[in-house]
Amino acid sequence: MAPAPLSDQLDIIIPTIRALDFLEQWRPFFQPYHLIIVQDGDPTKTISVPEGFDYELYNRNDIERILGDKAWCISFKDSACRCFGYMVSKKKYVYTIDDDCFVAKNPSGEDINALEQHIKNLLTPSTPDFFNTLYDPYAPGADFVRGYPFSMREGKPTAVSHGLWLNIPDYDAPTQMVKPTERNERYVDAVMTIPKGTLFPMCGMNLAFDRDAIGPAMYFGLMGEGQPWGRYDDMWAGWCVKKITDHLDLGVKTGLPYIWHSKASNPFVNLKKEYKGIFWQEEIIPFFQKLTLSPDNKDVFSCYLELAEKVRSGLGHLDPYFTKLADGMVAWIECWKKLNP
Ligand SMILES: O=c1ccn([C@@H]2O[C@H](COP(=O)(O)OP(=O)(O)O[C@H]3O[C@@H](CO)[C@H](O)[C@H]3O)[C@@H](O)[C@H]2O)c(=O)[nH]1
Ligand SMILES: [Mn+2]
Repeated sequence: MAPAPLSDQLDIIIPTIRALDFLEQWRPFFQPYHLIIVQDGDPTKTISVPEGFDYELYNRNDIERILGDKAWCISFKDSACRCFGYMVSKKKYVYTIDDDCFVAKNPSGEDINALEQHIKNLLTPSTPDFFNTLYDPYAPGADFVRGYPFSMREGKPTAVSHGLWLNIPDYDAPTQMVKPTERNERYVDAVMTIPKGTLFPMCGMNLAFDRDAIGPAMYFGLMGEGQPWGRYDDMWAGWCVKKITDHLDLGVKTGLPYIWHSKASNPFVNLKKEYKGIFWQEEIIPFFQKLTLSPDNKDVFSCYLELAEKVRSGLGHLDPYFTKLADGMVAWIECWKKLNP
């Protein structure tokens, strides 16, 4: 059997406080890949990994041991802990998925190999500078439409592939509360590049990225225990990532592949985690929109450190938390460099 694409260049990273039985359904697609499991919560709990998978498992004790006095920059009791896996991976690509996400079926009833679609998304260019109205021009059966400048058809390298979810949509708590039974049944057969200059709400549930190109910007922030907000881990990373991919002339795609999101988390618990973010983001988004990165910064590390200082000076007035978050961003880069000399 031919090896799965990129099986030696991609790690699958799973944050978990539950069980990993969901891997059984993914076995045909995931077995050739190395898994990095980030066990959150009580490190004395044993998480069993189904037979036949090649994996590393890290719990909180491991994070403390490996990062020492900087371990505080990795969240505890929040799915944001997954970013520790990005740091310890040694591969060029990363795919991260939640443990309540299963294999979805396309309209023809076939199982969707989400990983394969993400890899296609990452290995084909993006079109951030000029929108192609027929969606992904590199997809089979599609192309650039009339009027698309030929000088721009080479596109730009893709740094992020943002997949979507059937069944339980990734709604915030207020939306979930007013629409508790809403399910996403719409399969939209499209992959689009998010235009340059536009931010987006990045969900960490079904996400792949070029770790060399943008990994150091994929810090999921300070969330969970002891922190004033949660469920903004992936959002924070997405805002930082999009500013940097725009600056470095890289692309971000969203759309296919779909996974089947099986479990709706508790909207009341979620509201307690999210509520500060719901009003903070009305100030944070304009902050990111207005922000420009220095042309002197031409790599992800220098861009991210510039962002950290701009967060410190531009958001510190909102809440002292943002000063701590800026420190966390710096500590994250120091840890990344230490683990990836
Ligand atoms: O304290 C925790 C809670 C959860 N996890 C693991 O993280 C993922 C997501 O958890 P869950 O499916 O319960 O939460 P959702 O609301 O569906 O997740 C979405 O909201 C974002 C929260 O930031 C998340 O990125 C989205 O996927 C599961 O694998 C849990 O096991 C954890 O590690 N620690
Ligand atoms: Mn979930």
